[in-house]
Amino acid sequence: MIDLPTFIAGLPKVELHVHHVGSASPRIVAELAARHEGRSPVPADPEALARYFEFRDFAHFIEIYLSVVDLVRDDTDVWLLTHEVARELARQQVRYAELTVTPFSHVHRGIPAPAFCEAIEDARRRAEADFGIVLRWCFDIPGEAGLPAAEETLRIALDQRPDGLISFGLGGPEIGVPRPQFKPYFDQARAAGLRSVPHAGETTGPQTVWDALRDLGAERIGHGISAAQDPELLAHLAEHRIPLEVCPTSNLRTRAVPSLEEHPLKQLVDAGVPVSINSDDPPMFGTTLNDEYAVAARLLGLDAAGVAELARAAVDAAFLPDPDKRRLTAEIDGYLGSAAG
Ligand SMILES: O=c1[nH]cnc2c1ncn2[C@@H]1O[C@H](CO)[C@@H](O)[C@H]1O
Repeated sequence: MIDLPTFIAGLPKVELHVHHVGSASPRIVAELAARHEGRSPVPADPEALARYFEFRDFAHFIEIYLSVVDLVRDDTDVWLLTHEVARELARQQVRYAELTVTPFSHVHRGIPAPAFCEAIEDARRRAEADFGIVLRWCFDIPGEAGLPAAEETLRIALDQRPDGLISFGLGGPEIGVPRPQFKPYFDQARAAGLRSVPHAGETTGPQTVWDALRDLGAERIGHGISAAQDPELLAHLAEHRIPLEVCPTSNLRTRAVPSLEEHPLKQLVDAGVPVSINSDDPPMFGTTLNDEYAVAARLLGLDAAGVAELARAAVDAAFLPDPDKRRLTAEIDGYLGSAAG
């Protein structure tokens, strides 16, 4: 039997919670920063960049995140970033990823919506041909920009309707950004066939998760870790099979949890809540999806078979047609069988 990190590295996986700009590799950040030298606080040097990505708290994280968003100036930047993100995911044996993209931020900074959507779509198709990875989009509202951003995100989603778009989300801060105000936008997105995947319960308590379920029709929850504080909510999530997209190192690095040992992942799993393991903004948090699987294995005390079960749970939680889910699950089972044999 191979060791666990090697097993994880070769395990076919799906990634359901990873942000587009937040996945920019140090090389891409450096390339963009160098192109816009002197006009950005983002350092091009990898060591300085690692220090730049040390976050005091969640608000500081969002501030830094937006400074990296500022580096994305045109559709060529968008294409490069997207293609590179897909390359890195495919390298980790990710077969399918739902990438959270924030069109409002880019359109607001001067990239026209059609050009933005063409760039991500072209990169998606090229990545599928080049690396064999399937990408889908979640368009999220950046919560800090409020209802005008909700309106614009919905308009872009419905007017452009890129082929890869499958879901509608809500990111950014939760404090001062109550979920219920976004109900009309989620209603319209859902009526148009998009799935509902808001962030909730990352930096605020369980009530935000209830709001996301009741008002936004959430079918999965981004993070949702504060559900661990509410037994009734845990029972509800378990009973209705509503998955939480858990990103342990992200929670540590934004200081949503004080230490990995205090992360509620095990409580969530023990309560029967479906969870997927995800990387969120991997280079910003100094992690990878493979590392997150290793962290989860440690927190849950899993062997290879247990880790394969996590990978299957993510497939289950994906917005994929059943035949695709069966195929991916069979691939995971086959890999486990051959690795164990
Ligand atoms: O962990 C996270 N929680 C919430 N939003 C995030 C996270 N990582 C990246 N974003 C991104 O922050 C931007 C500002 O709202 C959005 O683009 C959102 O996608």
